[in-house]
Amino acid sequence: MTPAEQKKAAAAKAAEYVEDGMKLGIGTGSTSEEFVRVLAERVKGGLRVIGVPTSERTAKLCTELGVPLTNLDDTPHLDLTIDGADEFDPALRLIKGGGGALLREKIVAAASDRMIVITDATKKVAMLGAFPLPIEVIPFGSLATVRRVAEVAKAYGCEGKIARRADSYGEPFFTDSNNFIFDCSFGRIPDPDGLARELNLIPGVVETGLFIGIATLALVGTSSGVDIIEPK
Ligand SMILES: O=C(CO)[C@H](O)[C@H](O)COP(=O)(O)O
Repeated sequence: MTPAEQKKAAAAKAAEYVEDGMKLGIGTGSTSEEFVRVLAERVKGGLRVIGVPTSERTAKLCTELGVPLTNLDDTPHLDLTIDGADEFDPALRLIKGGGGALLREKIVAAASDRMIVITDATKKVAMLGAFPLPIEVIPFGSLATVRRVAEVAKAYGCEGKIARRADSYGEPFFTDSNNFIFDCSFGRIPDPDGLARELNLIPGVVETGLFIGIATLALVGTSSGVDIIEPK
């Protein structure tokens, strides 16, 4: 299977974990979009679920396809979140935010009893960091914030280019919460737990794309099927 087919297979498998009456967190990205398509088919067939989308983009797709939506103010406790990832390691620590939705994704996953990650096989790594770590930062004083990010990262063995994300016109990318994203090309992150903890203490850092202790299962499309991976 190609990576695109692997994403589809993982998304289809994830739909098997959805039960009637569930309150769902619904992720962002191409794999999550595949999940929304499968979910919408099941909703057409009579499945009753309600979803909290993790981005405006996901909300739009759900609405177009007829997946009923709510929000965390009305529905603060969710049964299950299904979302993609940019990388995961054997402990199911994740890098997320390649699609720019890491803040809402983390809030929604944290409000859920379980989070199932759906990916293709290319996302599996022994050590996080080959994918640039996205960090969501308040625009005010962002360069000062990022200077501090670089100092903290260095103390955790992480060095590399830190670049503000741009949109397709070369203009600054703004998240759904009107913040910047800085992508940190560290190459390797030897201590994701420590790095995440310390980065979150920096004033101006809203969230990082490190998801630690949040994912409970990964469904990973491979060349021959879907692997079901529990955290080690
Ligand atoms: O974190 C994310 C968006 O913020 C996505 O889950 C991540 O980028 C994976 O995307 P895709 O499913 O397109 O590979």
